[in-house]
Amino acid sequence: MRLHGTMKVNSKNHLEIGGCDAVRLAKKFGTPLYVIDEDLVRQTCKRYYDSFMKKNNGLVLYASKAFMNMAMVRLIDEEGLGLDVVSGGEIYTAVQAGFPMNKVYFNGNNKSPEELVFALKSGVGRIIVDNFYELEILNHIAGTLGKKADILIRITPGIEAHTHEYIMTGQLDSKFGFNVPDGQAMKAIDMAIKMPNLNLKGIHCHIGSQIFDMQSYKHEVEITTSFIRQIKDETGYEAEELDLGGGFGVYYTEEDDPATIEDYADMVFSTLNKMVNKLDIKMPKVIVEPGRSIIANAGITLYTVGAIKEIPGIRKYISVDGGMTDNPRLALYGAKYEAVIANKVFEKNSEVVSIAGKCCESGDMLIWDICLPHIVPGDIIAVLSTGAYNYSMASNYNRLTKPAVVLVKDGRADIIVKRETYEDLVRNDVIPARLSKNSYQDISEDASVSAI
Ligand SMILES: Cc1ncc(COP(=O)(O)O)c(C=O)c1O
Ligand SMILES: N[C@@H](CCCC[NH3+])C(=O)O
Repeated sequence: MRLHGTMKVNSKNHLEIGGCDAVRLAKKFGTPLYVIDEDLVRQTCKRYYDSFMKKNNGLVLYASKAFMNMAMVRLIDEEGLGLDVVSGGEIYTAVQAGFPMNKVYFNGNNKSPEELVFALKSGVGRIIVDNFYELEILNHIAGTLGKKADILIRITPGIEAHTHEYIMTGQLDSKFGFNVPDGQAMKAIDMAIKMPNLNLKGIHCHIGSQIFDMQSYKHEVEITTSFIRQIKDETGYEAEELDLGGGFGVYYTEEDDPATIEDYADMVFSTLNKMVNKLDIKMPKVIVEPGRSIIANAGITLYTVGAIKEIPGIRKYISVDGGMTDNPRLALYGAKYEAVIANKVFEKNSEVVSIAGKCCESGDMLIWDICLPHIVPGDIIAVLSTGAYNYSMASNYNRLTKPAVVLVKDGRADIIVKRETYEDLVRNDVIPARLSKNSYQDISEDASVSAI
């Protein structure tokens, strides 16, 4: 088990994060509760900034899909990174948080015309064009708005990165991007160059998520630079920017052995230098889009233990007050997590238990078979490394309310997203007049009138 960032165990044997006692956080803000360690987010951003931007003149875009809200956007801005967004909602959040929109890159395989208009009007830096339909409508929309859109073309190189098949994106059979081997990518480049309202800045590629093997990135740089050379040969156009996407893997459990951010940068830039010389092309500006690796380890989720069910000789289920609604990753990918009992971290481990959520769903599990100290109702369980793709993928299944998010630093805890209330759950519900409580009576009255 690994405690990340500012996490430690205090003299009461309680988990502490950002100088705050996790048990007190649970009491004060209620559970389930997402807690984010500000120092660790900032440190990680700084490591990305130093190794990709300061040292190598690149650009780091935080992939906001991993965890986004206005406070997070402010942090990313303060740390000097840009943003990768994938929807009108993410663009809106960036605008509302006052983010410099020229450092926002817009990805996605099915951007709507409305989203493209919104993106252009809000001044996003680049639109990463994913398919022929988008190429056509974007050219048209930009023309109508009297703008020239700066774009990258997303290519699919045909790399099978070793990760869960649902989060693999570089293979040919993917919904994303223009395939290189069958000539679609070259055709898209050729069209983009000729379109009057588009300004082609370079190419984009993303091979998947939770990637540990740095050879995958080496391979990605080799393939994309070779393609840049091929574009130069066939069209005379030379790409200025090379966006390598995100995907850098993180530690969740002892099964994960990530490289360092610095190793990642070294692999990218050493391969790039070699390829640029070998292929005789201009050094492109490198862009990367890390999401998970910036936020995953900085987040934990606190839960209160409720019902406990022991099936002798089979399993002991510990049910908590959240589950797949705040963390769907086990249900989706079989993801594995570590956890501690926040109110007795270093008590002796004494039993193997499985931590279950409270949804009406057998697959609603957070952790299968983890060895922990003896647990009783009321204990606070902290699931670790839940910063990425938990809050951002949360749902209201079973009409559970989404937890609050607090940002902790130096003993201070600030709410950055309020806990949803029952009122929030019905806020957008509409009861049509014919279903209103009085409507049955109204109709029967009408009926009696017509019967007379
Ligand atoms: C285009 C693109 N960029 C960046 C990311 C961020 O990936 P990760 O959170 O694994 O760094 C993703 C997600 O896989 C993505 O699809
Ligand atoms: N949401 C996924 C990763 C997909 C990343 C977005 N392209 C996860 O939790 O691992």
